[in-house]
Amino acid sequence: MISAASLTKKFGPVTAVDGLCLEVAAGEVVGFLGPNGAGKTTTLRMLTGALPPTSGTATLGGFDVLTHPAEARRRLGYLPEGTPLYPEMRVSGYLHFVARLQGLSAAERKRRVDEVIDACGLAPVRRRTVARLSKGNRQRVGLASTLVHRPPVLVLDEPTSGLDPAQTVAVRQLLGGLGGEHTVLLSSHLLPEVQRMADRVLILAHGKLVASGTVAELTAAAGGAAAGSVRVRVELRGEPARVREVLRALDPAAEVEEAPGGGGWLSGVLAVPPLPATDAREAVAEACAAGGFRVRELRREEATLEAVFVRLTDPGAAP
Ligand SMILES: Nc1ncnc2c1ncn2[C@@H]1O[C@H](COP(=O)(O)OP(=O)(O)OP(=O)(O)O)[C@@H](O)[C@H]1O
Repeated sequence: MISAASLTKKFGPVTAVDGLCLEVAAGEVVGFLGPNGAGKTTTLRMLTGALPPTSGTATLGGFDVLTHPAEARRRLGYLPEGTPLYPEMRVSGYLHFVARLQGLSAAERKRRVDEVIDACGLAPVRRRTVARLSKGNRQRVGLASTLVHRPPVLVLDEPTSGLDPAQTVAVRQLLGGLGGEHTVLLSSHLLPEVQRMADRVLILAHGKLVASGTVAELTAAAGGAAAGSVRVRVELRGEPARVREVLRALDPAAEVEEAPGGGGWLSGVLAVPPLPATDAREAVAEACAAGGFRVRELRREEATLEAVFVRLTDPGAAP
C-alpha cells in the first residue's frame, strides 16, 4: 500500500535519506522510529509527494506519487509535523473547507464532517475558532482533516508530539481505532507509544533502515544479540563481597549494588549465557541458595524496544 524503492534525498552535502526501501501492507500499522535528524520527516515528505526525491520512487496504493500525484493523493491522509491549520476558521468550517478541497460533494461533506468531528471527540469545540483551541484539540482537528475523505492510507508525522500526557492518551486511543480500516505509517519519538500501537516497527538511523520487524522480533533479537545470554535481575540479602563473588562466578560483569529502600538488600543484574536444558533463572536461584542468601525477587529482564533502539541508533554502535 505504501512503498519506497531506493529513495534518496540529498540537501547539498547532507544525505538525509540514503537508498531507503520499505513496504507497508494494506491494513498494517507501522511505527517509524529514529533519533533526531535520522531522516524520518524527509522520508514521510517524499512518500507523500510533498518533496521530490533526489533519486528513487515512492508509491501509494500502487500510484507513483510524482507521476500520478492526483491518484496517489486521493488515497492519502497526511498529517505533517506541526499541523498547518487556519487559525481564524471555526473547527467545522475548516473541516468543510478541507472536504471541499478533497472533492467531496455537499451531501458527503456534511456527513463526513459530522462523522470525523464525532470520531475525533471534537463535538464540544466544533464552533470554536482554531486559534482558541488547546494544542491537543488542534492535533485532533489535524487528524480529523486527514480522515475526512476516508483515505485508505494515513501518514502521520509525530501525531502526539507536544501534547500533555492526557492529550497523548486521547490521541493515541483515537489512532488505535484506525488500524484495519486504514494502512498507517506513523513516526514517533515515543517508544512506548509505538510498542503499544504498531504491528511492525521500522528504525531509521543516518537515513538508512537499520531494523524492521514486529516489536517481539526486535526485542528478541536484541536479547539474543547480547552474546546469546539472558539478563536476570535478583534482589537478595547477603554479605556484599560474597554476593559479588557468587554472582560473578555466573557473569564476571555482574553488577551488584544496594537495592532501593536499603535495609541490607542488594540488587544484582547479570547476563547468564545459554545453559543446556536449564533456565537462566534456575542457575541464579541455585547459586543464591548455595551461597545461603535470602532472595526476595528474581526475574528475567525482557529487552525493550528502547534497548533495541539505543543499540541500533547509537553512533558508536551504528553499522
Ligand atoms: N530543507 C532542508 N535543507 C537542508 N537540510 C535539511 C532539510 N530538511 C532536513 N534536512 C537535514 O536532513 C537530515 C534529516 O532531517 P529530518 O528532519 O528528516 O530528520 P527527522 O528524523 O525527521 O528528525 P526529527 O526527529 O528531529 O524531526 C537532518 O540532518 C536535517 O538537518
